[in-house]
Amino acid sequence: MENVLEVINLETSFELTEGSIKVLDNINFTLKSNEILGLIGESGCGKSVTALSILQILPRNAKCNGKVLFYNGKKIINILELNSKGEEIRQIRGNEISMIFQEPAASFSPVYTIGEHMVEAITLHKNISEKLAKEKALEMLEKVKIPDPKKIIDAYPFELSGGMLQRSMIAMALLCNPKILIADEPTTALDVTIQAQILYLIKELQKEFHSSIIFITHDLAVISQMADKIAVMYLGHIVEEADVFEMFKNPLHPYTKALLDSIPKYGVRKTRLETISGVVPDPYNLPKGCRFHTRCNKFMEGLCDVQQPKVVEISENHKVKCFLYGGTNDER
Ligand SMILES: Nc1ncnc2c1ncn2[C@@H]1O[C@H](COP(=O)(O)OP(=O)(O)OP(=O)(O)O)[C@@H](O)[C@H]1O
Repeated sequence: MENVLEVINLETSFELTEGSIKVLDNINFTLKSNEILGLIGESGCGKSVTALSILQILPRNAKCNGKVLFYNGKKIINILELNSKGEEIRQIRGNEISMIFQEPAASFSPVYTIGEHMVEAITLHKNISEKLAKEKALEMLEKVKIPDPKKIIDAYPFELSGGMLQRSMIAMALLCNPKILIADEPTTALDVTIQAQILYLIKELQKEFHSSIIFITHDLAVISQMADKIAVMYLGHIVEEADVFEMFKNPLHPYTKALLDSIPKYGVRKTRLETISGVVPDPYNLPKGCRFHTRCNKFMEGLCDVQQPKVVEISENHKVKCFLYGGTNDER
C-alpha cells in the first residue's frame, strides 16, 4: 500500500501571554491508502491539534514546524509550506482531505438548509452546475442512509436530530470523494445505538470510497472495531504505534497497558477496573525525561526522569518510546 500522508517531526506550539507552549512534539506517522489510523489518548494529549495542524486550520497564535506530506498522485505537497489562506490549500481542504467533527451542529450555519451547505461544498471545488450539485448531494444523503433525503435536503440543521446531522456532515465530507477523511470523535456526542450505526456507516463508506481515515477517539472499544493501525498519544508525544491486533495482543508501553486495563474485557470478571494513577501533568510545566514517568508503574529513577526515551522499533509494525525496550542515549 502506498502512502497518502506522511507526518514528519511535527511540532505545534501556541504563543500565549504567559509564553509559548509546545503541545505537539516530534510527531511522526504515515497513513497508507485505504488505511484507518486510530489516534488515541486521554483528553488534552494533542489528538485534535494534530488534526488541525494537518489541515492548517489552527488559531492564529499557533505555529507548526516539521513536514506534513500529502501524496497527491505523483505530486508530494508539504502542507506546512502552503499559504494557509491560499488557493492551493483550499483545494486540498474539503476536497482531498475532509474533516468531520464531534459536534455536527457547529459545522452547519442555522440559516442555510442542508442542501445549500452541500451544494456550496461541491461547487467550491468542482466546476459543475447547481442542479447537478444538488443531484449529487441527494445521492450522497441516500448513501449515508438518511430517511427521506428529498425532504431532508431542504431542511434546516435545527430540524434534524444529532444522529441525522452527523450523517449529513459525513455526506458533506465525502461529497468530493476525498483521499483522506479525518474524523475527530465523530460519535462522542451521540447515544450508543446511534454511535454504533454511524461507526458502521463510516466503515462501509470507507470501503466504497477507498478513502484513508484518521480516526480520533479516547474510546478504545471504538478504535478496536474501526482501526487498522493505532498510535497512542500522551502529552504531545506518540508513545506507541502498532497494528490493531498487535496493539491489543501485545501492548508494550506502560501507558498503553494502563489504558487497556481500564476497559472491560469480554469473559473477564473484575469487580473493579484499573485506573491510571495520578493526573496528566500541566502542559505549561512538562516533566523532565519521559512525560509519562510521573504516573508510570515501571518508573526507573535516574533514567526516566532525566532522559527522553527514543522510539524503538520492536518489529516492522510495532514502535514504542520507552526505556524498558532500549531507547537510551537520546541527545535531546
Ligand atoms: N487555542 C489554543 N491555545 C492554547 N492551547 C491550546 C489551544 N488549543 C489546544 N490547546 C492545548 O493543546 C493541548 C492539546 O489539545 P487537544 O485539543 O489537541 O487535545 P485532545 O487530545 O484532542 O483532547 P480532547 O479529547 O479533550 O479533545 C491541550 O493542552 C490544550 O489545552
